[in-house]
Amino acid sequence: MATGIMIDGKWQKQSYQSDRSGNFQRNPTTFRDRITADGSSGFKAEANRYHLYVSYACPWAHRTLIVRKLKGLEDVISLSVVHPFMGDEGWTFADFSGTIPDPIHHAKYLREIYAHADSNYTGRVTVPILWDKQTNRIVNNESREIIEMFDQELTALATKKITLYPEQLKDQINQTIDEIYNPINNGVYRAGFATSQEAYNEAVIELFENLDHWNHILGEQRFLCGNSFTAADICMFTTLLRFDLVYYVHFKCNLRHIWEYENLWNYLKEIYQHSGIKETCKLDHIKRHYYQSHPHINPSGIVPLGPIIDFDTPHNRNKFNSKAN
Ligand SMILES: N[C@@H](CCC(=O)N[C@@H](CS)C(=O)NCC(=O)O)C(=O)O
Repeated sequence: MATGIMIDGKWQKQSYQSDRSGNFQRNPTTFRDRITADGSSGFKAEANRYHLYVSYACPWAHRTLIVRKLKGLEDVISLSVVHPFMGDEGWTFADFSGTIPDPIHHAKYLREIYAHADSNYTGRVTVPILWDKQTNRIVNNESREIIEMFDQELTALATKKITLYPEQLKDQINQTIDEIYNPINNGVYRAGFATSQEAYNEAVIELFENLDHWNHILGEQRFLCGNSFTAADICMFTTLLRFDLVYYVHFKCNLRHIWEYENLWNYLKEIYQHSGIKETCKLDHIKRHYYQSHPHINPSGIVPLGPIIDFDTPHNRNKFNSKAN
């Protein structure tokens, strides 16, 4: 099985973990500091101080790319993009269309960033990473926290006035992000990386029960938290975008396509077509990453040519009101 993990600052080849019943185990992230507008956390919101490392393939990193774009933070937070293939060396900065090398450490492998932050680092080498160029540390590597701080703490530097956490919806947004995490965002991985029939069945059944539920909700309102587009929609979007392209086949999430769900499909297209979002969606990186980086699931590494899918066809969501944030 490909990929690896850092143990005491040293790279060791190791596969993803499952428990004795075959359930996929996702490790908690370890860098959990926070940029604040006033700098009270030691990480003040300042232009040109922070650098974001992402993969276009990764749904978690994709959240941070979308918020950076929608807030107009591209000139404030600099960016590096890894190669879509993740093999025995983990993520790398090898050349591929759309990749952006590391201007800070000139790293060949993403794991070098973790080693620079902590020479004894033990844990997975994941994207996204938010790096502080001033203190030479990782601020945070948890997408949910990065998007929240981009939205809430970098407002003074943002060139676009949108907010993804409107004050009156904050609790509902956080609750929704919690609610979709295990069955949907992580649910596709629980299905794909299950190593027993029982674990797979449980994940897939729960996943589709939850998709059915949100499809129903989206028959009554435009977005997950009502008629405002929020961070919760971004968290749902990055999973839905990858669903028919990858999860349906590669992770065996095949009870139904998203395009067979009237409301989820139109909702997905609306967000894809939202100004600025399409540019963050690199379908070639997504397909290449998943189909080639998990040889235990797809030993030939063949990337399917299909599906033939067009996220640009008109959606029907204008039947609902929407509220600008
Ligand atoms: N909790 C993290 C998860 C990040 C994550 O798992 N990223 C994956 C890519 S989709 C990764 O880099 N995996 C590499 C590995 O686990 O070795 C977040 O939301 O930021």
